[in-house]
Amino acid sequence: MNKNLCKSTTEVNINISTFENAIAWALNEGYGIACYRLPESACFQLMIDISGKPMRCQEEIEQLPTGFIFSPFDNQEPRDAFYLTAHLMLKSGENEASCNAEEYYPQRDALNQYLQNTAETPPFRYHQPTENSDPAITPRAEFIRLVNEGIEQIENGHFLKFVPSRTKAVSLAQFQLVENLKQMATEYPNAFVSFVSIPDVGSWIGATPEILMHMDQQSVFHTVALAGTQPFPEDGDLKNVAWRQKEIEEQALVSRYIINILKKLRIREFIEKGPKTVKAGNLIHLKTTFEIDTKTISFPDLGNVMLRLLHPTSAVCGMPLEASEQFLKAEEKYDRAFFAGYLGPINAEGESYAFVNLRCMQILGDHAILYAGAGVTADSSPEKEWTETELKCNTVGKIIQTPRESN
Ligand SMILES: C=C(O[C@@H]1C=C(C(=O)O)C=C[C@H]1O)C(=O)O
Repeated sequence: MNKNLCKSTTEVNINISTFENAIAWALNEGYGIACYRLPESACFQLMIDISGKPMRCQEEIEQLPTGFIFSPFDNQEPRDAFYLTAHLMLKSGENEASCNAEEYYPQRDALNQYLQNTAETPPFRYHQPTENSDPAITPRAEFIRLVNEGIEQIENGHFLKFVPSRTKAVSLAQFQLVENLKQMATEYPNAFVSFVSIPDVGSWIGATPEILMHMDQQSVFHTVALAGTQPFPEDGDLKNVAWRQKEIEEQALVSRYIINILKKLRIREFIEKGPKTVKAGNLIHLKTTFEIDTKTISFPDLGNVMLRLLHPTSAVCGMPLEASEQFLKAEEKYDRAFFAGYLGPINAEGESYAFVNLRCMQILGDHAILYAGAGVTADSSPEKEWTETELKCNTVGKIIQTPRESN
């Protein structure tokens, strides 16, 4: 693919009707798919797994064929995550799909014929989970109770921080999958924008600001500590932003969590930068970046090891991990499913990524569920945390509920 086409300074490059037709074809055939746009890129990729089954990661990520990892929140091992192999691929700017082996020529040819001959996209048949996973919708009072109860636990010394979350139901009346993906990519240039649909597992769309694991083309490992939230300032100037002690501590706990893991692995050669204020759509966060050259320290499978040890970080669960996780499991009153799990392309163009599945939505029949959480420490105000989750829900909620001019 022409790399210049994908520079984020160019307009987001996606042929809407080609992607719509390819996605409709794959879903109607019963195939699993992932359609995504990496941060700072203007290009989308579509991966299609033609096995038609929800497959798990069979290998360590370093050994996997090109594909896409999709892990629920409740997961101990990268091997338990779902994995889509990229049997067929379609990229922005191209009107024909390619395949990863000769044996998939028939499916590739069928898709390309479909792309040539289909004028009007049929409705999408989004894959749905086999188990009833319509989660309970969190009332405001219930979330506030949860925050107050957790603060009490913090005061009693059970943990230092926890990250309660909630759900919100929204209508899909204005939803236009590919159009909305394009809008998210345009409005949130730093986000990882994705749509994943796996038979019997479900369909999720999101625009997350948080990298959990990135192994780049030079085998340098990257992760981040992202926490602390404020609305994006009205004057748009990030230099004047002030953070309260509460957010500074909340984010420092996430950095500490990462450093503790590096210590356990006896890794001393890492580059830490930040914290610095970063924009994530309608919000801003504090972010520290960590970089490790895995060649220098002779640790080629660090990506897999870190994925296992990092998830769930204290940006989405709490600190210390076990006590806060137990509390959330007992008190949160719904299944997070894939919210705050991780997802991303693996061994694609020499790189692997796993992003934390935040600012996301599950598509269920004619409605959808938004998910959002907020870090709570001893100094948190329950009402403010609720407002924060509303703002986080808006990242995707605003885009999928805005009528388009042509509607
Ligand atoms: C939990 C979420 O976001 C996380 C929590 C944050 C916070 O507590 O301030 C900020 C960024 C993310 O690490 C979410 O978006 O749902």
